[in-house]
Amino acid sequence: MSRTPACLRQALIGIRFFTRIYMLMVVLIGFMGAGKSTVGRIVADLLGVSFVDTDVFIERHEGRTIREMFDLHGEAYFRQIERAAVTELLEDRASVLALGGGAPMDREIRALLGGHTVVYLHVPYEQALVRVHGDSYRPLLHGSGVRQIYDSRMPVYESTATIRVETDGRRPDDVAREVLHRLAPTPNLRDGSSCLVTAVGGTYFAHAGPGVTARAVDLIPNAAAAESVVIISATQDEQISDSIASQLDGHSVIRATVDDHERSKSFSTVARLAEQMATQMVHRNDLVIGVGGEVVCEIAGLVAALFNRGIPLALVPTTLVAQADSAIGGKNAISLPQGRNLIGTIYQPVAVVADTAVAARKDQRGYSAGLAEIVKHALLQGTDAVNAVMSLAGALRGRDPAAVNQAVRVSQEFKAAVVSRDDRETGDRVFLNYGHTFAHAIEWATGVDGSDDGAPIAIGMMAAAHVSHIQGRMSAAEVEVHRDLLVALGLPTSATVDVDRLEAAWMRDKKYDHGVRLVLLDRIGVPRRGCTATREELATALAALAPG
Ligand SMILES: Nc1ncnc2c1ncn2[C@@H]1O[C@H](COP(=O)(O)OP(=O)(O)O)[C@@H](O)[C@H]1O
Ligand SMILES: O=C(O)C1=C[C@@H](OP(=O)(O)O)[C@@H](O)[C@H](O)C1
Ligand SMILES: [Mg+2]
Repeated sequence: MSRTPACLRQALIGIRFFTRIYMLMVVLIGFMGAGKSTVGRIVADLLGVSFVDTDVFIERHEGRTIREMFDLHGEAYFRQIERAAVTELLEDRASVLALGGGAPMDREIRALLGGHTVVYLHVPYEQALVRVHGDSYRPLLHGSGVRQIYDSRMPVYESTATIRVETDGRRPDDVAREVLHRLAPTPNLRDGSSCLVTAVGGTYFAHAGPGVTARAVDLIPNAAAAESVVIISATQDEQISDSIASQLDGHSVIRATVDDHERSKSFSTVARLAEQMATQMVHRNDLVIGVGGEVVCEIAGLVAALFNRGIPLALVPTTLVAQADSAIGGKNAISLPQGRNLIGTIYQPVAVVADTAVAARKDQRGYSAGLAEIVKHALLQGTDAVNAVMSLAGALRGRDPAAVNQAVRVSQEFKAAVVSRDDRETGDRVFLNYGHTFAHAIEWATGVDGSDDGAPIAIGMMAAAHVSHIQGRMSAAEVEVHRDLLVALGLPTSATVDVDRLEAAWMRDKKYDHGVRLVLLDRIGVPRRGCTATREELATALAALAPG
């Protein structure tokens, strides 16, 4: 293929993606109290674009409140001003625009909305009244006939909107996320799938499927806009990087390799990569693509987060653990002699492209660690998810590509949902530490490197299961469910761990806070965070964990 058509094709794909996801104008309509102003702000935050509320714009412009305008000059006067304001704002192409509830009733405004994405937030009448009850700023609420106004507007909202979202009984952030889901065009991947991650730090797709490497660059929205593309590749995955580099016709491609091993997580690796990028004059609009397992994806993430105070990052995870888990959610870190992962950020990528056929290869690393995380996600989700993994267990042990693809997709969906709710780990994301607090201590005590080997997490989850049972949270049968699933996947379920060693390791943990806090299960699918355990409970659990 000649240079120009390839560039053009990329540019077109990039522009289409940009206009449809990032640069499009999203207009919110609906009755008073539907949440246009509240949800609109969240949608804009999630997309990282600007937000304008026409009512606020009008009040600032006029130097008085809407209530005053109604009182002094009447509704007709306000509508005239509103029409002019909406016209101006639609021309400005502010990214997310919340209209006042009455604006779509104006024929001229409706005509201007044609061609835009118009989201109708539906709220039942009674619910709207509850939400805006007693509000003195909404003059129409204080006259009679609010119900008639509501009834007459419903069909207009319906026919003007391109998307309708129900808000009854839902939190504004949940409504905002649905809006994003409905806006995003999901690419058509043969045998693959894409899930949307809507973290506060960025909205992006995680794509998974066999052979998606061949389309990697098409699936990275920022690729077209980048002049230089830095590919930071695991030494072991250079073939994949070659394939990606070959798709970057017309870009200046800078290649660097990193060993996909814990010891690479150092300041010196970051410095080497950053200096190479600085020498090659990489700019803010360029792109870093990380290709590799967990370690390389984290290093690429940290370098992208720090270089020029942050440049776009795409991840092409190549191992099962990175695909099913770590590449989604933006965590990155390097380690210090004093402890692992002590220096890092949460920096979301613009895309994750997981070629599941690569992770399934017989010689590919990070496989058992990936199985352990897949088990963890299932245990956190519930019995149906556990049964689904169980039914794939034989095929997964044999690295059957279809089973790997299926498991990665399900795991990504779950991880994406958790991260979308809580990307800063102040809430539900903490649950993803299930088994990990034990695992880190076990790794420290035994010297096993869990980034490649699922054993520490598997044993860690068994330890957490025993503690959960000892504390009366979980039944003995549920501990056996843990064991059966891990055994079916060829993962270990017992180990000899000394309680003193365990506690010594925890003292060094960055999450240590006057005693260790554990994630335990009240039931499979019902995690609990911030749990404590007495030394006696731990000793009993470790005795149950011992072999034989
Ligand atoms: N989904 C929701 N559930 C409950 N209360 C909501 C919801 N969305 C918005 N609210 C609340 O309702 C009130 C009106 O919201 P607002 O965003 O101003 O609506 P609008 O701009 O559509 O009139 C606010 O107090 C807001 O916090
Ligand atoms: O429904 C309406 O006619 C109005 C709704 C208000 O905005 P919200 O829908 O944001 O409350 C505001 O524009 C004005 O009070 C008139
Ligand atoms: Mg409003």
